[in-house]
Amino acid sequence: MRAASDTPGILPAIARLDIAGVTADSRHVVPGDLFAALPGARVDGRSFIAEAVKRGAVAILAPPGTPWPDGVPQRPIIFDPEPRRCLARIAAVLAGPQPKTVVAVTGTNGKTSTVEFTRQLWASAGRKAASLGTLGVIAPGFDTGSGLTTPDPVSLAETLAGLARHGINHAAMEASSHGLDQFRLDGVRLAAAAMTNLTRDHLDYHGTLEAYRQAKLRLFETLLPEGAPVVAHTATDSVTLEALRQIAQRRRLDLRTVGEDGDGIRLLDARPRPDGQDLSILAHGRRCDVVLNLPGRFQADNALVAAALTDSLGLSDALDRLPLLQGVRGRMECAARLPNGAVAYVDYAHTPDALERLLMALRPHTAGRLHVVFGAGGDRDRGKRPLMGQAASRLADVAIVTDDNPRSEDPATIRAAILAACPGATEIGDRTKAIETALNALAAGDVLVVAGKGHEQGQIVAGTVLPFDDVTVIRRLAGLEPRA
Ligand SMILES: CC(=O)N[C@H]1[C@@H](OP(=O)(O)OP(=O)(O)OC[C@H]2O[C@@H](n3ccc(=O)[nH]c3=O)[C@H](O)[C@@H]2O)O[C@H](CO)[C@@H](O)[C@@H]1O[C@H](C)C(=O)N[C@@H](C)C(=O)N[C@H](CCC(=O)O)C(=O)O
Ligand SMILES: Nc1ncnc2c1ncn2[C@@H]1O[C@H](COP(=O)(O)OP(=O)(O)OP(=O)(O)O)[C@@H](O)[C@H]1O
Ligand SMILES: N[C@H](CCC[C@H](N)C(=O)O)C(=O)O
Ligand SMILES: [Mg+2]
Repeated sequence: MRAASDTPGILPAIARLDIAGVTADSRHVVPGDLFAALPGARVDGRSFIAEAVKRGAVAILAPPGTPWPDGVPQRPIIFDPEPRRCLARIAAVLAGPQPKTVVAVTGTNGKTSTVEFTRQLWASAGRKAASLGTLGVIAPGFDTGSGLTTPDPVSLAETLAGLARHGINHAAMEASSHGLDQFRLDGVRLAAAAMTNLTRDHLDYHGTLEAYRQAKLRLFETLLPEGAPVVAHTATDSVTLEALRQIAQRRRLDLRTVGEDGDGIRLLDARPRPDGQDLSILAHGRRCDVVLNLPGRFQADNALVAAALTDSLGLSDALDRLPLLQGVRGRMECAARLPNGAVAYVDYAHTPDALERLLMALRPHTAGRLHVVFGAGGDRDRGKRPLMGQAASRLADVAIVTDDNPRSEDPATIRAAILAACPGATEIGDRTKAIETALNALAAGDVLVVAGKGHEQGQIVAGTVLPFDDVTVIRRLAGLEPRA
């Protein structure tokens, strides 16, 4: 049998096929599965149809025109012009329940922090809540390690079903631009969404900033149901904000902005304290003062987006709960305080804007000199390297350029691209040596930030993952106990 279909009519066709499961990886096919044969970035999944059938696939999902391979026993084949979207929808149907309230956060920087703050706000109000993203799944009874920021649609659907079955009815998830572009979230029933900001990243994948923007906007244009709440931070560039306003108007989305010019939550003032900041806020026509136990302006931005999201879904005392927020691992995390009072932080800044915002955030906490140790990932947007170099050169007093995750690239070439725009920086490829050199140079009143790898537990070098954790290295070199 051959069924020709596009997504709207496809679920009944799938129901008639009586499939047991779905996968896009022939190596994971078990008898009774539907195999989604997807042309990919590295290989063409259609070339694995024979293997999938051999392993027991009972049907195939593929783009129109996919030929049936010679000599392979015929199985039903469903054609869909967007097979990845179709896969996501099928996976959601097969997996079953989802938490009743799922929100998605997109933006170049701040997604992990915002979903985690959203989870914490819900949890503080007694709701069983989860966050999903770069840090994996954080929820009571769940401890899933990190993989992709937005998981593939089959594991995403299974994770959401697992959460729902455990009575976790609130979930905040990250929507990466890759995930949105590849339809990974197309089976998720969303209640609300947020945009933190949009600056340069991932142009290796999207090609242009406009294509990157359009991938992010899919969340609001296509995935959110009409009438849903949307939160946007006013740090988002004007082109993206205007596009969001138009989408919101067309789809009757309830758009609330947050930030200095915000119409939902307006930040009137932020005064840094040694370990946090005091915020003055205007929301719902009332002015309030909030003690945030998190340093750095960008952390206030993310916390306010989380507060607006939860508020939009009925958590009326969200702002009062902000003082309860705890820092997110590897995001402006204080790794060590040295005997002379100098402080070393670890942060995940891996884009030019993040590095700039990070260094600006640390300046008010730096009585002496501000030191930064950073690099840039291999096999990722090369254009951001000199821009990160410029940011460090402009905003730090002492810069050491080191290796991040070189992946398949020559680490020296990556460093050279950064150094070309960061005159005066020292080059130390070995990350441990770079951190040691920086720590040894810290005088009283100085601040060091080791940027780029945050929570990561390994360094990816030529296909091998070497154990590496910035906080552990800092604490060991500083003669301190490992972090609890
Ligand atoms: C470039 C990219 O995003 N690729 C993602 C994409 O892979 P793909 O489908 O293009 O993969 P492919 O290797 O060409 O294979 C094509 C198809 O053949 C199948 N196959 C392959 C081999 C085989 O033996 N049998 C088989 O069936 C594959 O399962 C796949 O379906 O779809 C896969 C399933 O969803 C993802 O795992 C994979 O992520 C790769 C591993 C990746 O590194 N992605 C990164 C860049 C990423 O997505 N990052 C974002 C952004 C991070 C952020 O800034 O927040 C993220 O969400 O993590
Ligand atoms: N609102 C923000 N504006 C600018 N920079 C930010 C903001 N929030 C966080 N950052 C910077 O980005 C880094 C990563 O933050 P976070 O992990 O929350 O972002 P993300 O969007 O999830 O990143 P990824 O794309 O890797 O998933 C932080 O360590 C900080 O340096
Ligand atoms: N989600 C981001 C993380 C980058 C982290 C940085 N340490 C690097 O390896 O570039 C990416 O995959 O581009
Ligand atoms: Mg993230």
